[in-house]
Amino acid sequence: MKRYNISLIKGDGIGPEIVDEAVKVLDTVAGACSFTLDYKEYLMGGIAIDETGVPLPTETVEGVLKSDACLFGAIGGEKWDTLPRDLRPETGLLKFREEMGVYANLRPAIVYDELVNASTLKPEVIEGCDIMVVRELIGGIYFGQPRANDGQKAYNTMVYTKPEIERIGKQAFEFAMKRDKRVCSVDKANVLEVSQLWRDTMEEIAKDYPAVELTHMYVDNAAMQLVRNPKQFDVIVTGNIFGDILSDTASMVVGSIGLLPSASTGDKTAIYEPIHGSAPDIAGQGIANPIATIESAAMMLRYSLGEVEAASKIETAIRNVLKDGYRTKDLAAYDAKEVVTTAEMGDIIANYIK
Ligand SMILES: NC(=O)C1=CN([C@@H]2O[C@H](COP(=O)(O)OP(=O)(O)OC[C@H]3O[C@@H](n4cnc5c(N)ncnc54)[C@H](O)[C@@H]3O)[C@@H](O)[C@H]2O)C=CC1
Ligand SMILES: CC(C)CC(=O)C(=O)O
Ligand SMILES: [Mg+2]
Repeated sequence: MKRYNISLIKGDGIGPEIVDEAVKVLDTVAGACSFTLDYKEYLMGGIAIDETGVPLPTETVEGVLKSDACLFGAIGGEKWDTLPRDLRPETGLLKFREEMGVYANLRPAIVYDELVNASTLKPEVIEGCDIMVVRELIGGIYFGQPRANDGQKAYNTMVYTKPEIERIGKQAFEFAMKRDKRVCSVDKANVLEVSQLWRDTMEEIAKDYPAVELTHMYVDNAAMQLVRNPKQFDVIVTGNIFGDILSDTASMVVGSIGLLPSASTGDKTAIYEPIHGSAPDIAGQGIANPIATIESAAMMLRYSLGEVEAASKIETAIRNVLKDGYRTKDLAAYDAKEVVTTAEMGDIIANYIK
């Protein structure tokens, strides 16, 4: 029987609640598809600060690098917000992504037929919507030097080198080749030099993909177009900060941020994580939607472990659970037959797999 080593980082806030449900579903599907998952837990974020004094312990990076894939919950919370920047949970996460070399963050935003009434947008505007946001994850303004805040003056720097743009651009075009063959590159080239280089580089890459249509859009317009007519997009490729913002925007096309998964990939171990944060406002109440994390686990099975049948089983179970009207609180207003807790949602999805 095949065995895989999975590193788990539960993190803070709702992190442990949603990762526990994903593990429940993973174990069920592993049983159904005859493979075994061996888990090892690692600390990161606020809990790591509390227990070890740093947001990213060395053992976490070393352990994850040795594993076949990493499932990640979320980090952060008010308790750690006043710490110096280097000690904050978010700094640990950025350092983790950098150490793992996960330059491509793939954030699918797919509207489920079963949830077509869940969006604040009209059903006809979103029906069949299927967008892949390809977000650059280890460059741009979140990482650029110099950066500082002396209490009187603060600055950050947005930097992209051509090779960084080329590697994320190629990923986007490769995805587009397997989809509707349309790439929309989002930037702010009317203002930023870094976006001018981004745009020129995307044009150069496009020459190697004549079957793919490349368009460009300024990020302010892209945010507006996402909620006006999301179906115009197939693959969106963009930098770190723009992708962060646009993917949260896209979640409202789908219905809830609790539904959107992601894969953070590079040349080493990939990280699978919901796009949302630690949601401290709802932590510990059993109302978080675990579907984004369970979908992330399905992406892990598909992309890192090659367990495609198991991934499909999870995806089908989620659709059927939603079709049958089970909803966590975030989606309670949309065709709910029964409003369930985080743990009940995990149980129900697992039962639909059995
Ligand atoms: N990857 C990560 O670990 C991330 C961490 N963060 C951190 O998370 C903390 C909270 O940040 P926020 O800006 O509030 O963003 P957030 O994504 O945690 O929450 C935004 C809103 O969405 C809701 N929400 C999020 N996930 C949900 C789920 N699964 N089910 C139902 N509702 C859900 C929350 O209740 C909240 O009202 C901060 O410390 C932030 O730095 C933020 C984004 C990503
Ligand atoms: C918390 C940040 C470091 C990242 C973020 O918001 C994200 O990756 O979605
Ligand atoms: Mg974000």
